[in-house]
Amino acid sequence: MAASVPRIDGLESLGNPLEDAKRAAAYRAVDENLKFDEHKIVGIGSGSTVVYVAERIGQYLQDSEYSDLVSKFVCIPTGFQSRNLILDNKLQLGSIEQYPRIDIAFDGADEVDEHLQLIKGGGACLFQEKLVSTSAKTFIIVADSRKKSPKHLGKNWRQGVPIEIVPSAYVRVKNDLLEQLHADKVDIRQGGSAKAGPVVTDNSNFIIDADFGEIKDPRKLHTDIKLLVGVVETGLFIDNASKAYFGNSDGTVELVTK
Ligand SMILES: O=C[C@H](O)[C@H](O)[C@H](O)COP(=O)(O)O
Repeated sequence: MAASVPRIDGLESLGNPLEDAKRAAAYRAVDENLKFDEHKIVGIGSGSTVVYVAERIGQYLQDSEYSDLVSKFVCIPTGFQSRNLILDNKLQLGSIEQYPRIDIAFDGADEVDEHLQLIKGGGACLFQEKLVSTSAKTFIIVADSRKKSPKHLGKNWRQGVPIEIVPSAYVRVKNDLLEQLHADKVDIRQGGSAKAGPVVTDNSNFIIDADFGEIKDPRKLHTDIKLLVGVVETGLFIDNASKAYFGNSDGTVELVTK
């Protein structure tokens, strides 16, 4: 362990059990999977848990033993927030256009099933996340334990499958989800008090949240949704993650592998 990198078992609480859980998962995932002399292109996801991934990599950057290696990393963002995570931790920023082949990517998830299939997109970043995660040789999930479904997707995450769509197609996609795919409920994600009208993604699209209840065959559902005219991408990440780290508020972490 690098001298200046804080030991996980010695971390002071952040005063918030959920944040402690997220940090524990993220720190352990970085420590156990980032190969400093092998990896160079690193995908950084979006959301509140992956914040601690960027923070942990930044700690290695500040350590004299690892600084030279980590300063050579190129970090690929998955949206505006992710881009700023990379910059805030003084890591080198790259683009997916420059580095289409990624060594390892870390990201959060909204729900993870027993086969490591995922629902992502709770923060409306699913498109660039899937572009990065599927461009990576290794994709690691970091989450607090609430995200682990006992079995199927849709069990705990009840906000629906996030779907990125072309704005002009929102009525058509909504109708097709209800009439062809028999979604129970379909909503255009609204900005609420933060923004009058729909949420607009980093790619200038809309997000639809479609509730299908418990999802027994996420691969088929993903395929069926993708075939609809106007759909850009779904928040169903199929056969993509190889490991998932679930953090608990006491600092323990459960690792689930494919
Ligand atoms: O669109 C957002 C992403 O899919 C996030 O990775 C996901 O929503 C999990 O976010 P958090 O780590 O904040 O729970």
